[in-house]
Amino acid sequence: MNYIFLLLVTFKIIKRKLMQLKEIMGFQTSHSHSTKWIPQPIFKAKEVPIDVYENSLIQRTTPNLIDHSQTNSSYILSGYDSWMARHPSALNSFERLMKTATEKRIILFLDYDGTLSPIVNDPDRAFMSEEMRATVHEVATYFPTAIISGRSRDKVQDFVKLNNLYYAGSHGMDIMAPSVPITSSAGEHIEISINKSCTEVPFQPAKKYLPAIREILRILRDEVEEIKGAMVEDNGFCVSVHFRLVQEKDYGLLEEKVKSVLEKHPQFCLTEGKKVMEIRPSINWNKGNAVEYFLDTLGLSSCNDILPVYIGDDRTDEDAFKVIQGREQGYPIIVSSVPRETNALYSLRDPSEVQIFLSRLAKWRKTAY
Ligand SMILES: O=P(O)(O)OC[C@H]1O[C@H](O[C@H]2O[C@H](CO)[C@@H](O)[C@H](O)[C@H]2O)[C@H](O)[C@@H](O)[C@@H]1O
Repeated sequence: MNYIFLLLVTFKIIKRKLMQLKEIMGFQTSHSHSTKWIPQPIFKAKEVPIDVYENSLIQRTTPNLIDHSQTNSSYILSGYDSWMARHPSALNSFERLMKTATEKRIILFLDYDGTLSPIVNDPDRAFMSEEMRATVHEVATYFPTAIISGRSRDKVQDFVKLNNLYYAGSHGMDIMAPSVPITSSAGEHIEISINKSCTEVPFQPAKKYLPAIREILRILRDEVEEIKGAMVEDNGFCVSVHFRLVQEKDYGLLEEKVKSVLEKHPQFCLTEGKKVMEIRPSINWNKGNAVEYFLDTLGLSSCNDILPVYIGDDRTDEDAFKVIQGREQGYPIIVSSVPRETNALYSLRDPSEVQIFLSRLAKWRKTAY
């Protein structure tokens, strides 16, 4: 009897480890509520979604060009449970999170890529599912909701296609926010031309860099796109150079080219996301400032009864997590299926869990009031 029991337990452990290993190797699994492994794409995007950590086992030839979301497999296998203990699932903790929310006003901040849409090879095809769109629409009817993306504002708006939200593009350097007076942290960057007939006005703290950004874009397109797989993306106030499809032998060359453009434009800096290098103006403005800006313009900044919830998957979202932590109000939630160094307090594994979380939030609001 004992022997059979031991055999069953061993079998279960091996099965679980295998599932984790499959994930690391790039299969997207459904984690929602069952332990059954289902090898199916969760979203209906035409392109097969990629697990963003798919290359974590590959040895890199160029140590400088790294995907910051990477971590090695043995760490994942051994460390995931303890990471989850430090960053509990926002789904499993939902009741607890909502206990403090009844008297509060929730404000939602959502990243786009990797949060509302799965990571795919072609940045132009990172569509969100109709189900996700419907969920975001519903949740935004109950709570003020803003999308804060690294994409250009127009592009992220084209992907999301909802008009009951606020949008910030270029990592917060292009914000369309309500036209009420701005009270605090944004002060030094104010350059708003208020259009009185509109209820929203653009806030673009890096506007003076636009001519230089256009030039960088032109040079990079000439220089970099000759490298097979490299892709240059115009993100309005910043430029992305994608290397997801570049052969590793070309990483060094690509990095060299990008850095040589930067040397000629010292007022710009380089940051890295998921298989992407991002060139942006060196100004003290990020997604965290965008969160503060929205709270200011919504007139909520100094309210004690607000509960900002920020959900994001990328390094640039860490600035926003820090702001929310610093306010000691609200919940920063990271989207990740592997352990990561983060300022978030809670976690969700992937966009499918984000959708479940958002629809639960809408349901909670419907029944709570
Ligand atoms: O702030 P975000 O909305 O998360 O934008 C960050 C970057 O997202 C996009 O790139 C990432 O998603 C692509 C599509 O899934 C993927 O191909 C790429 O490898 C990822 O890095 C976007 O294309 C970038 O411009 C954004 O900066």
